[in-house]
Amino acid sequence: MKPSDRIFCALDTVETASAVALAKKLQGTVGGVKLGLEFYCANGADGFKAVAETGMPIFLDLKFHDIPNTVAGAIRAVAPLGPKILTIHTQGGPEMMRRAAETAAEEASKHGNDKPWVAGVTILTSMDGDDLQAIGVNDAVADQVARLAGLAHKSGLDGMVCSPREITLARQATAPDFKLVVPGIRPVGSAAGDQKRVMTPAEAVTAGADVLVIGRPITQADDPAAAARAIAGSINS
Ligand SMILES: O=C(O)c1cc(=O)[nH]c(=O)n1[C@@H]1O[C@H](COP(=O)(O)O)[C@@H](O)[C@H]1O
Repeated sequence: MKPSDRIFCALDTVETASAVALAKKLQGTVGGVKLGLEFYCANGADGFKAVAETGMPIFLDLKFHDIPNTVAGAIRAVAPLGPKILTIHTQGGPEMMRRAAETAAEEASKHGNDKPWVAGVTILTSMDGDDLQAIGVNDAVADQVARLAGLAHKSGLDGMVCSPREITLARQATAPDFKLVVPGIRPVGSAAGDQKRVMTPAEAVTAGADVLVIGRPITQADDPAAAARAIAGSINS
């Protein structure tokens, strides 16, 4: 796999036109784009379709977290769009994850699409040990991520979302072909912003990340395509 194919650029905007323009600019420099809550709440399925028309593979990051029946319904609703990756929260528990995985597989075959990877979000990269304590989780971040990783794998998910700091333990808790989707990526010298558990692109790939989710270091650059190319180059070297 080429280093650039591992990069999914997070298009965190409410404007369809700027998402489409950026997706076009990034053609050939990244493996795909990510549309998340901000974009989907503003533009819905029509916004997704407009970006999909650029030909870019799309990671639809809506982080579903609800009872199993509701999550299955949400997956049925977005499946016809044909996303490459979908996210749910692992903290919804094993039954919710099982239903999500089964529903994604059933719906993909019904619509003639490739089955999306259903990836479980573990502990958000914006959280640290103090944040976990604040919500009543006394385990260390690493222990909690390892627990949720094992559960996600046993529940039939295709992969998980974790910070680069937990790639090694996530791999140990799952399997060699379990997809590790990794945000919290910061090229040398770029601002961490609200991300607390970060690594550089090269460090994350060396540790075993399958997909790097990178937003602001690309989207806020004067030349986003050049920034994406530089990131891919840093992975290569
Ligand atoms: O699921 C995600 O993609 C995600 C999970 C997580 O724990 N942390 C995280 O930052 N993300 C997403 O990854 C992207 C990171 O963007 P930047 O911080 O701008 O690189 C954002 O779109 C987040 O929604």
